[in-house]
Amino acid sequence: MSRLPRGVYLVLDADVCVAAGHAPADVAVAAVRAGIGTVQVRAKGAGVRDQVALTVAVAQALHDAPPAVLLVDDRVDVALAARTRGARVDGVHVGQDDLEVADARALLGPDAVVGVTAGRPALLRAAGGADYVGSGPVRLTATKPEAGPALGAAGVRAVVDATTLPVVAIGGLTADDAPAVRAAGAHALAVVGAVCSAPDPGGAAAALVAAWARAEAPAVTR
Ligand SMILES: Cc1ncc(COP(=O)(O)OP(=O)(O)O)c(N)n1
Ligand SMILES: Cc1nc(C(=O)O)sc1CCOP(=O)(O)O
Ligand SMILES: [Mg+2]
Repeated sequence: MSRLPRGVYLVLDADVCVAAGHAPADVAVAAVRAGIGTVQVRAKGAGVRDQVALTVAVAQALHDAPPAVLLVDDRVDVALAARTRGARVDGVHVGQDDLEVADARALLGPDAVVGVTAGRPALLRAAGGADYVGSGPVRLTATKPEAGPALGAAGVRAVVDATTLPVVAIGGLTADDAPAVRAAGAHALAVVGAVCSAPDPGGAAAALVAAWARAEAPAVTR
């Protein structure tokens, strides 16, 4: 049983939220109330102290919301510092230039959720011990212009076929992609812009959750 919820996964990018006029903690709460099961705090433009404060604020805001897995992008130290301040932080998502999965788990404990980016099968060696794999970009995306090449649904399938770990598809995805991403075998569909940039993040999250559920139904009844 995976420690990562199936379905829609929000990468809560603080810069994207603020650019759209939203407070990140409000977006997190709206998304989780709409049925999103995982929230990853991503704040590339913030210093480390602000990242800790943001993570604590998101964890506190989610306290009375339905249960959701809360992760931090890149920074094990931020996750640990937020925990030290009493925040419930479940784990981290590490990239190829961050701490290795085993080191992250050693620091966060055996129950931590640790995800890793492995956009092509050759990178999966670094994923040993992780709870899930982030696919690399399904499409090129303005949210992370440096991410590429685009994998398409076939590339997601190649990652799925090359690992026993759950695969989280990411990069340029919207509710319209739920059927293809599900058909490729992804465990979850991750978004930044589709929720953080939406005029109504809660409504956008609900539409993604509904699209995932509709896409999943045929696989269940087959
Ligand atoms: C679910 C998920 N998949 C991939 C990534 C990308 O992580 P990373 O390679 O660390 O790149 P940055 O997000 O740090 O730019 C992710 N964050 N989440
Ligand atoms: C954070 C991130 N990681 C990616 C990867 O391919 O590793 S793509 C990406 C950004 C996804 O944002 P949007 O949903 O707005 O396209
Ligand atoms: Mg990262």
